[in-house]
Amino acid sequence: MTNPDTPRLVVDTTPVGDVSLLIPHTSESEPLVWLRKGTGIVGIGEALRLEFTGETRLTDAAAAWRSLAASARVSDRVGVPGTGLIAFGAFAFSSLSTTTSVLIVPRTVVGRRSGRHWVTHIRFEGDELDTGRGGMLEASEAAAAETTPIGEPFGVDFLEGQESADSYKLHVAEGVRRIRAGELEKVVLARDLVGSVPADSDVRRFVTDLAQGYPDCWTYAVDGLIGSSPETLVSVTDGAVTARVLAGTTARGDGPEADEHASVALATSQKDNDEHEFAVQSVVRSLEMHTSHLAASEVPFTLKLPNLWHLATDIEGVLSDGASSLDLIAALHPTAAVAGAPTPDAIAMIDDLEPFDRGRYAGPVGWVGADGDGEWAIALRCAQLDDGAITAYAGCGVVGESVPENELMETRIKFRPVIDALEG
Ligand SMILES: C=C(O[C@@H]1C=C(C(=O)O)C=C[C@H]1O)C(=O)O
Repeated sequence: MTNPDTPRLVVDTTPVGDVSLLIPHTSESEPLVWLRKGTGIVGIGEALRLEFTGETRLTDAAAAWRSLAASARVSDRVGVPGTGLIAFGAFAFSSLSTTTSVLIVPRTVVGRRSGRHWVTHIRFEGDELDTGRGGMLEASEAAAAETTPIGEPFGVDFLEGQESADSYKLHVAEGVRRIRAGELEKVVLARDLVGSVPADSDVRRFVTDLAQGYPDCWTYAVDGLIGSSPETLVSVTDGAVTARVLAGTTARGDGPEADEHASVALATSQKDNDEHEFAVQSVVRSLEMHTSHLAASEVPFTLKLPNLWHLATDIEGVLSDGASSLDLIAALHPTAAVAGAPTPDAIAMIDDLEPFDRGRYAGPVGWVGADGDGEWAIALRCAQLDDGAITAYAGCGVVGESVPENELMETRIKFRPVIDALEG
């Protein structure tokens, strides 16, 4: 049903010539980016921003989007995922967070996928779009041609944030104690690093370095939340639902033999397989009620990233109830990969032991289209930029056999994408 108060958006997607470099199209200070392996979308400007808070932030977003999309007038001459009306989104991890969750509808989207390139213009009904004498095609080609060169690299000196390394180890030890005492099975504990970004930095430089360093990850920038995540929370494309669960981590080995050894040790570690299984089960349970033919591989595989190995499981299913990707992230978040198990006990323990608000770290980040399809990652390996301040986050799954020093080391490896891009 369409709410009469919902503004009506008018959307036009036009095919354009090659736009192989996407990031130079977006804003230097407020980039909107969703990119993997050179495929993706960037946004320019803000036609509409919807904000949500509290317990119902995800379900409220799903309802608001359904209503907005139902009233939109969309002309889409390309018709691949990411064309037509879209919003970029980033959601707070906790219902208690003071950070707002957002859906941002850009004024212009430039995208490429499967050899198709396009520009989408989004405006309110009644607002004029300057299409020049050549009409929409000319306006779109002009938008596709409009780029600014990426600025120089900038450095950030990171310092310990609200959770120091020593305090992190104490909290991990406390988590282990409570798990061994039978209070819960797994908890994911994180720590933070803080710094400042020099004035007038071209934030796109950070995004570009992440995308180049981690081409197999989702590189994202939404409302100052910037990172490169290997973990697909959920993607929905024409009824096909996929997720990639990661939990269980080890550093890459020095040299091929040590690296192979690290991967085999991870694949056969009981501790890591236990930690992983909680995460897989939580995703399967959440997706079961929305899908048919849901299948997860029997045994996890090892996923190689430039900085580490993860235990990974891919899950696939067929959407059975018309849920949108926002409905699915509402059902999935938070998975045991970033909260723990059982979920309510893990969340209570995070609230108790972590001395900071996670903001949008470990929350869903991605995009949604008018039909509800979309791609969402878990916001990991990221930093939040806020008026020159920057906070980076990394965490680890803690189980009964976890060793605090090892978990601290693991957070250091997980900080690498952000630190390498911004230091030196
Ligand atoms: C919590 C993070 O990562 C999560 C925890 C993992 C683990 O404990 O092994 C692995 C991947 C992610 O699901 C993070 O990167 O901050």
